[in-house]
Amino acid sequence: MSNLETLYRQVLSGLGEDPQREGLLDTPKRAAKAMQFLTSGYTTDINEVVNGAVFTSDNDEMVVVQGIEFYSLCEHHVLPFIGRCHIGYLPNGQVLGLSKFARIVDMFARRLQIQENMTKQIAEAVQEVTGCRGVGVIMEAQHMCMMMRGVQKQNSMMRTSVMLGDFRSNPATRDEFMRLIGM
Ligand SMILES: Nc1nc2c(ncn2[C@@H]2O[C@H](COP(=O)(O)OP(=O)(O)OP(=O)(O)O)[C@@H](O)[C@H]2O)c(=O)[nH]1
Ligand SMILES: [Zn+2]
Repeated sequence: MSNLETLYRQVLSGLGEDPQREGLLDTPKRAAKAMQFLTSGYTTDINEVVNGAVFTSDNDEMVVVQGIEFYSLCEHHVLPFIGRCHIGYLPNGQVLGLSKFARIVDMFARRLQIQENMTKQIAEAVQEVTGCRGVGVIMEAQHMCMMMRGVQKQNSMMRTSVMLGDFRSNPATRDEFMRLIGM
């Protein structure tokens, strides 16, 4: 039995449950496996994620990948927050394989996070692997810790943004990004 499995058995007991009852016998194992998947971003290597899929291109116009869904866990309550991520960047001689944007998002979402930090980490990763002239990341999410418990607000949405390089220094670039993602 893994350490995490043992701890989940203790959590079940702590909740007043009987870890020996039939329906819960395999629950510590399942929960440990699920949580290991949901935090697998800690052991994900950015070079493996990108897998060399950075291609030479003389297209230096803005590229936008919109609506990448993500599932993360808030670091305060270990409850899910779920939403979408929009990424734009200005290539500087190299473009990144399309699917790699989603892989980068997952790499940072599959950790204990706060939305602000995750947004910044994604922007910095795109900047680093592409050497681009600028990058913008916008994330919008609903936090279960605000819906299922606590203030129990069902309709609020948190939107965070990070703009680097030209996206930060040039309002026209930022405006073009916003227009392209329909904001
Ligand atoms: N800024 C930010 N806050 C978050 C995020 N996820 C959760 N939180 C907030 O973290 C805060 C933790 O506040 P505490 O007062 O320490 O915890 P709490 O008593 O459980 O707070 P309530 O949720 O207000 O009941 C709450 O306001 C949460 O809404 C996030 O991604 N970003
Ligand atoms: Zn929370």
